[in-house]
Amino acid sequence: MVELNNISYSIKGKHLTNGVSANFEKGMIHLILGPNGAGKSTLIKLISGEHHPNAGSIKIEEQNLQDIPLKTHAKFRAVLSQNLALSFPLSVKEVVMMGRYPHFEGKATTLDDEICVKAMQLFDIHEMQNRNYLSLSGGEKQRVQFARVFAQIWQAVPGKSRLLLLDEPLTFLDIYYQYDLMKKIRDFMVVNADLTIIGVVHDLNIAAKYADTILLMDDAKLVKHGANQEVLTKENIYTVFKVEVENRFEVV
Ligand SMILES: Nc1ncnc2c1ncn2[C@@H]1O[C@H](COP(=O)(O)OP(=O)(O)OP(=O)(O)O)[C@@H](O)[C@H]1O
Repeated sequence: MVELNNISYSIKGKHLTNGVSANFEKGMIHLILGPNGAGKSTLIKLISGEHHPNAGSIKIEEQNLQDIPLKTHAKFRAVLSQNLALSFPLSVKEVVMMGRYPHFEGKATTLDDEICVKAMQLFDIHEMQNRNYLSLSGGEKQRVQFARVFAQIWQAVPGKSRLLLLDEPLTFLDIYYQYDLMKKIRDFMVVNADLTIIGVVHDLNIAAKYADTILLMDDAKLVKHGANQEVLTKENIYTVFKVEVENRFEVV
């Protein structure tokens, strides 16, 4: 689905991404782990097209990312970035509706409304749909942003597979919602098999439980990419995080 071929990205001579190659298969959750400053968010920004690699290529379903028109891309690719800030007072429903903008011209259709309602119900924010987004707590805002990106990729797009990019989506959530959200993502994928998810997380337990593959990054490079149990070994964790763990992380 997504193919990175030896991509590098640097600013003022500093490598933020250095020679990264990886394939992300469709229908799977791929989670990126690594210490602060390893280049995880940069990788997400390269895959989303926000940054352009200085070297190497990125292909989405065998098409060069740079050849995909932005408007087409937005119909099948949604991004939940770290920055959830909005400076004007929109209601929760209006924020979720932003996810539908690539799908309609001028006025939202009944279908767009229905999809927003379903997405708000999925993330337990339906009851607060008329609230001012700016008045919400950090965790509530994060659930609204989940509803927005899911509204964007709610339906299959003919001839395209859907892609969801999540950059530290769990930061503001309590432990209940962290697991709840990951379970909802998994359940959604069971009935939406064309979807691929690539996300950045910091919690090794969450990665062990929900990732199909894990990318371990350090110092702008990809250290390891593979099935979660292959990657989350004591040795790999020590190499990258300099932290001793007792055993490999088990899926429970
Ligand atoms: N615009 C920029 N100019 C210079 N350096 C940058 C710029 N953007 C990011 N960096 C640096 O690139 C490195 C990688 O940043 P990135 O945000 O990708 O890391 P990360 O792995 O997502 O880190 P974290 O876990 O802390 O969010 C960091 O050292 C960061 O300071």
